[in-house]
Amino acid sequence: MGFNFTKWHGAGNDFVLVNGFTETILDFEKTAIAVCNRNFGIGADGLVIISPSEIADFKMRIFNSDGSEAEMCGNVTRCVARYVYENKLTEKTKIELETKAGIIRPEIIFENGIFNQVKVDMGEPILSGALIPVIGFGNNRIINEKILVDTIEYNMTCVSMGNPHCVIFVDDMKKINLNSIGPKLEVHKSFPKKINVEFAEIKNEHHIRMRVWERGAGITLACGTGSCATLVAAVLNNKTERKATLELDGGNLIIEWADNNHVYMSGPAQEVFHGVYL
Ligand SMILES: N[C@@H](CCC[C@H](N)C(=O)O)C(=O)O
Repeated sequence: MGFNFTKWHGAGNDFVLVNGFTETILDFEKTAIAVCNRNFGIGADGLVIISPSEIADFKMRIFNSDGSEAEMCGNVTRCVARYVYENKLTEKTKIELETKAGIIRPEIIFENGIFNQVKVDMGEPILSGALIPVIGFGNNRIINEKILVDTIEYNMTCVSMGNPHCVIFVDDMKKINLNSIGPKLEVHKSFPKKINVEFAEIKNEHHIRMRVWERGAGITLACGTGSCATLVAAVLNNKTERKATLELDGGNLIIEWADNNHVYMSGPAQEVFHGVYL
């Protein structure tokens, strides 16, 4: 059975959004694999279904391009906020979204009455090894700890933003073969739920260059939760201030780890086209 969709991206991280108030999808996993395919489908990093919630304004579920369901997706929260507002599903500009990682709060920011960006309260980072989860660290934080892949040793800092991230700081991003190391780290035995992998190069205390290998999606042009995890990791390693620009392959995000322990992410959200998936 077909359904209406809209295609969105946030800094090049692209999604098929489906309005679950009006459209029906029976098998999310299979549908995600089919629609995300860039040759035989619509082409996207993930499929997102927006539906009613009993505890927030809307509920959103996110499926990676391999069909796996993620707890959270930062770039999608910005797209969903703009989508529900512009399609008049709400009049609110401060929206509560129910996700598998809890309630996330995006706010649409206008400049002279015109959409400018979305700022999202991404909640508090989770730093306990057992909760991220990473095997072998109990409830301790995982800051600059060694991990071995093939015969190469990396130093990782792990953070959950509702979904798990492993951040590795490098001196020169150009020397990192993400296609080769990303998939090995994603399924490393230390990570029982697999992991999203970020390589980060510090440009200065307010600027981080980051590239990502996403769990269930591979290389994407941007990752919102990954950017938040990277900023938190940079602060924990005394590498940056608590607010910085994250320079990604698809654009920039501004991330702040505020004094209230919440992480805030600001960035773009853009509709590209809409149509009917047959
Ligand atoms: N691109 C996203 C994260 C999507 C989910 C991730 N691949 C996972 O499985 O955790 C973002 O912007 O945060």
